[in-house]
Amino acid sequence: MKTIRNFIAGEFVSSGATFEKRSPVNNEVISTVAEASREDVDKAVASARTALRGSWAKIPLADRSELLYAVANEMTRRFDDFVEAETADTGMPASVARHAFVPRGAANFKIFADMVKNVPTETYEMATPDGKGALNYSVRRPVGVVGVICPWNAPLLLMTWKVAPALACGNTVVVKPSEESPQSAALLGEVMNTVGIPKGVYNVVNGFGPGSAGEFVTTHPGVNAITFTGETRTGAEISKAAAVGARPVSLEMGGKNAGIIFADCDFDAAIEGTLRSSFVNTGQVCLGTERLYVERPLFERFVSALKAGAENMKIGAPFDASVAMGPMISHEQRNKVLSYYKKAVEAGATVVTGGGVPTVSPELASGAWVQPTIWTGLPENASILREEIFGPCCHITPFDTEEEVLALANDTTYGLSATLWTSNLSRAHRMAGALEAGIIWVNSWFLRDLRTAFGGMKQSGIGREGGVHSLEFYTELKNICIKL
Ligand SMILES: NC(=O)C1=CN([C@@H]2O[C@H](COP(=O)(O)OP(=O)(O)OC[C@H]3O[C@@H](n4cnc5c(N)ncnc54)[C@H](O)[C@@H]3O)[C@@H](O)[C@H]2O)C=CC1
Ligand SMILES: O=C(O)/C=C/C=C(\O)C(=O)O
Repeated sequence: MKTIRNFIAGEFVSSGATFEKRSPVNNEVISTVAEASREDVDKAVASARTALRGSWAKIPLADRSELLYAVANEMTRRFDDFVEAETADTGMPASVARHAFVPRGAANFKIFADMVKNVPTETYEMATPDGKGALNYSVRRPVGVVGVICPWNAPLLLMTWKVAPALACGNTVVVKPSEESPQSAALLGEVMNTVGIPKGVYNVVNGFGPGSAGEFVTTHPGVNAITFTGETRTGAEISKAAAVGARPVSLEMGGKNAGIIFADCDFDAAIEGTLRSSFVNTGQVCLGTERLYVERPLFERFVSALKAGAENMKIGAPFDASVAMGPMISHEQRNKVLSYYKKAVEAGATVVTGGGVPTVSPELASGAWVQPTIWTGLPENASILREEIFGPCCHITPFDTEEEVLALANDTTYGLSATLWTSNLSRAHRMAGALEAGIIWVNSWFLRDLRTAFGGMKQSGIGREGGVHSLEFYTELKNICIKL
């Protein structure tokens, strides 16, 4: 069993209270985690403030960028440790951690280490009445101490997506990992010390939301900006906290994303992509497609191929290389998902496959397992089609026209992503332009260029991160006007 401590001013520390982290695979306690008190958060913020004005500020941009490359390289050297941490905490198949989420952790540091050196700012020469003129130019400055509040579904990827640009821009951070996934953030503390990131630049405080470390960080007056990924309801609470002191906030929140499959698509690619978009990481992906719309001539064939694909996915423990789907993160999440499985039946859904708990080997029986599930036949106002379930499930609705499916896809309070499968380029352009979502994929899913804007419309988010958009959030742009 591991002991996970807070990481403050370059030291692993704990001050009393602890909580248990249980394995999603078998419900055994896998670590005891130090819960940060308000005083611990005070210390973390103070250490971040000291580094912001001191050691970190003194390092020139090019050297800062080199240091972040060193972080990425050390993460790669400790690749297996990160895979172990991610799979132990979340139950995700090791293959998913290995091929997608852990490499993205290192990639996040490299992209922003490069980007921060290559972004120009603006200059304007202006006329003045005396004819001598003036010169305006702008510079970027760090926003300050950034509070980073993270979810559990892709802990390393989503944390480094914020920490890396924050540090690249010269900020310091106080990270609050999810209570469900504390390991990777602690491991990153070891990496920071190994490569010589100054003490206090990266701090980690563990705990929960309200009345615990999450609230202590987001309400702390010494935190200058807050970046959050998680549920829409939590984001709304964090917005309120950020309003005190008029602090900038970036919110990446839930989704109820549509996958739209036209009859002219590459069928095999659409099935393969949809199996991933609906079921990878046991459906615990904010970009996942829980609402599928299939053009009527293809409907029966698509439903039956997706069913076959879902039934073919091996469910089991993360380190078995043949496993395609692990457990849910916790029994709490499983119960939430199973309650939707029940609601679907009560609302009159046809259960195409799944709908319950799979049979697993006796040593896994206490884990948080659910079956991948496909429904058809529900009306668009059913809760299954309106609320984010965040599980391995999708509902498939047939459609007849482009206008009809566009209206259906946009009829949601969310707007994170949408996925289109079609070989008609004009239609792809038309639909992509009209869909109300921050990220549109055509004939692909989760294909990520880290220079692009990432974020959601409507209740899926406020602001964009990624590429220069992250630099906008993590810096203050200052104009300097010089009268010549
Ligand atoms: N748009 C995006 O990029 C992504 C969004 N998500 C969303 O995240 C959710 C799943 O993650 P969860 O961890 O369950 O989200 P959550 O909102 O329950 O928790 C996220 C983090 O916020 C903290 N927290 C909770 N209440 C708080 C409060 N009042 N003040 C400060 N901190 C608080 C939690 O301890 C945790 O660290 C899903 O809704 C999913 O769609 C997940 C990944 C990506
Ligand atoms: O690629 C990103 O920046 C975000 C990815 C989000 C997930 O991996 C997730 O929600 O699981």
